[in-house]
Amino acid sequence: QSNQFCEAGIGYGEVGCGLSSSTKLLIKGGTVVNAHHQEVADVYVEDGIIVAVKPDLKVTDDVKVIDATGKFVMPGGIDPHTHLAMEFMGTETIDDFFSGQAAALAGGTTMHIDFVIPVNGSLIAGLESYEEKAKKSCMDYGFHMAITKFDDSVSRDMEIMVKEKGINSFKFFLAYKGSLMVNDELLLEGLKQCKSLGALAMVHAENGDAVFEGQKRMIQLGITGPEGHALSRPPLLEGEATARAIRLAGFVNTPLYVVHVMSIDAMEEIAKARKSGQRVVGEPVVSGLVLDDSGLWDSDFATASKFVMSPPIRAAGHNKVLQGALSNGVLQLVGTDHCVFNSTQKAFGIDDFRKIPNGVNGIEERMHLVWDTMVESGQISVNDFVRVTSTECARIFNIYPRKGAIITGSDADIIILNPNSSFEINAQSHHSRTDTNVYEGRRGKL
Ligand SMILES: NC(=O)NCCC(=O)O
Ligand SMILES: [Zn+2]
Repeated sequence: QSNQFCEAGIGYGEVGCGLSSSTKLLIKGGTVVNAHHQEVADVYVEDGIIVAVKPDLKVTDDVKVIDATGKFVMPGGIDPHTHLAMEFMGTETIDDFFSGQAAALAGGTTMHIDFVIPVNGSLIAGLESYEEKAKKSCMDYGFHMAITKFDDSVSRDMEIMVKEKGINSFKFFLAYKGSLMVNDELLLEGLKQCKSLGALAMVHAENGDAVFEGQKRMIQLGITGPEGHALSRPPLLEGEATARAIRLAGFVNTPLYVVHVMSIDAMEEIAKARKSGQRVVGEPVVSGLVLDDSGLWDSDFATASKFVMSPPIRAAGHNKVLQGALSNGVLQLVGTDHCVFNSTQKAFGIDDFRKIPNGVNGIEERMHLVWDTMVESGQISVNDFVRVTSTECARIFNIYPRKGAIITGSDADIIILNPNSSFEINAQSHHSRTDTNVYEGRRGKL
């Protein structure tokens, strides 16, 4: 039974929102791809669940058939790193759980994992707030939890998150001094608690004290524009924090996930640790893989400020090396850090780069850009594409998307099926509310 909120995608997961209606679907004759294998086969889907994958399946007349001959049939993308409806730097991201997810679906991503930010340090209050925000959802999502302070109550809340709320990953910000940052003592406590709960510790790896110093230096030199953002937090500070977090995780003997690896410096620390046998996961994001810092140096503030994110988009060369690290397995999966502010919000920092809200878009473009940059260039196979955009994320975070969301695509065509809701969308739709798109004109061929 349809209702207007279901049509708009709002109320996803609630009774009566498309989940109960019975649908039978056959995706016929495509090349079905997973992370290990590909073969020409039919995919039979009932009520959004994949029931059979076999060549030449025979079905009854009530089954809707989609001809996928000459196309790939792949799992929907999973974005491991997003910030929808996030309150940050005195404002809130303009993509919420509806507009951000609609944009994701348009680009072939059918699940994402967002970061709950605690309210006054309380994980429970933070989760309640994000559960409220997520009521607008139109696709699968999950949560990581940020840890912004540490005491007995946070420690207890972490246990509740793991044992009762299904949250098994906790992020520690080593940057953003004075707001989200934790010091080494708190990081160590958090790592110990992650170990005892069997949860995965994640880090935003930049040395926040040194960044603070770098920012002061820039302002003293009279550098107030967006280029000051990159100059104040060089790769060196990302490398240092990555190395420190890796060593502390090694000291506690717990696995570590490094989010948005943006520099050669950070990547090399991860490579070294992995070579020595330490369990470290490295996540590049599309901005770091395909962009360079030239936009930050544009003389037009509105253009340059679009590219402000942390860690910064690095000078040309880092991107190519990160692509290589993704293709040889030193880095394992691709996120976006989708964290969108519009031009009015970016203008808060017109006189001082420290006030430009940090973040760029990507949730809609990720699949296309990874395809174009990595598959079309021959750096990774189609199976690797599935692994780095979808299944590796599911494996690391123990995710079971509720329903079998699928995309089918070829060079010229993409069909996105979101059997979870009655909300219909296709690759021509653009729903991100951004007017600060850093990938303008780079829609890709997938
Ligand atoms: N990355 C960024 O610039 N904004 C989002 C917050 C974070 O992940 O650091
Ligand atoms: Zn982030």
